[in-house]
Amino acid sequence: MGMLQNGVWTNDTPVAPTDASGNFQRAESGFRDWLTRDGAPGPDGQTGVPAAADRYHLYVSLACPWAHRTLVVRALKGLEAMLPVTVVGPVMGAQGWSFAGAFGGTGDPVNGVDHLHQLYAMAGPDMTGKVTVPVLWDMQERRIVNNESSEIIRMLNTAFDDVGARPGDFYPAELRDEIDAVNERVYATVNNGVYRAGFATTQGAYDEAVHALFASLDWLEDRLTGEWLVGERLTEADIRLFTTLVRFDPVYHGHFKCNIRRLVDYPRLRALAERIAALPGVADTIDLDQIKTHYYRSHKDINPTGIVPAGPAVPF
Ligand SMILES: N[C@@H](CCC(=O)N[C@@H](CS)C(=O)NCC(=O)O)C(=O)O
Repeated sequence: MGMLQNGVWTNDTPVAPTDASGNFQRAESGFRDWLTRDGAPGPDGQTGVPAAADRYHLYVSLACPWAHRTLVVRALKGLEAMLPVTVVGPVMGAQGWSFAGAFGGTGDPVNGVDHLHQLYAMAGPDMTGKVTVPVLWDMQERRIVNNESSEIIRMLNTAFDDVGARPGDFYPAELRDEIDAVNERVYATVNNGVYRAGFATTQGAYDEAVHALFASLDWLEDRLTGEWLVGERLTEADIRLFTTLVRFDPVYHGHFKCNIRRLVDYPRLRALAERIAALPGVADTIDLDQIKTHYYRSHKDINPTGIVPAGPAVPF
């Protein structure tokens, strides 16, 4: 699969790079500026840009669990009108993510490019790196503000609060330590853990990932004695887990061989996923067709025929 090298698209890198032991290696996101209410720096001194209705645009894939986080927070904060979205087509081919073509690509009304890598090349003409969704795009300065979903959801949580966002704080100060701790384990073993199992190229790497994944799902099921993972209120810890849970039975269980148990075998986790899916606007962010089409048709190393399975029935 491809990446940009010195601003030029190349297509000779593997879909999922692994280390010498067959462990999947996820690359760091490259654009890390921060959207704030007034353009003040981000929480760790990142370059700030001011929130405004109609200035920013979100590029996503409906298939991607990382991009999906940003859509959920956008819906919960009521940002649909002030932060429009463009969706790439679900199949990642020789040109990576594309706007045009088969399977429902919608074109790119903002920059008129055909492929996401062209947007990255506009933003960083000499850039070397992966071309990923989500992308938070600044239409005024025609550049990428940030392409790291965990940071974009933090920005959307507060940045638009003075220009009409719906009230709601999914990263409250008093719960941050606990949210961070849950996020850390969930990211390593669940969100990224399913990829580590699915993209492993040795039995040992797969075994390690799949057992760590199910140990964490068991742990999450045990700690979910109330409605939410942290502090008896909906937080980003729930949202970050949700997008992996939605994809679990339709994709990760089969395609990524995460098949010790299914989501529906975890009553509390299943109920959590259904609870979040029932929140206003969230059901509209779930597109199971695009999810299944993306994974089963894009990863030819894992599924060479590209056949998309019919089932299973899922509760979303
Ligand atoms: N750390 C990034 C990861 C984003 C990511 O890996 N997105 C995938 C889609 S699910 C992607 O665009 N991959 C393209 C590629 O690897 O070439 C984030 O959370 O935003």
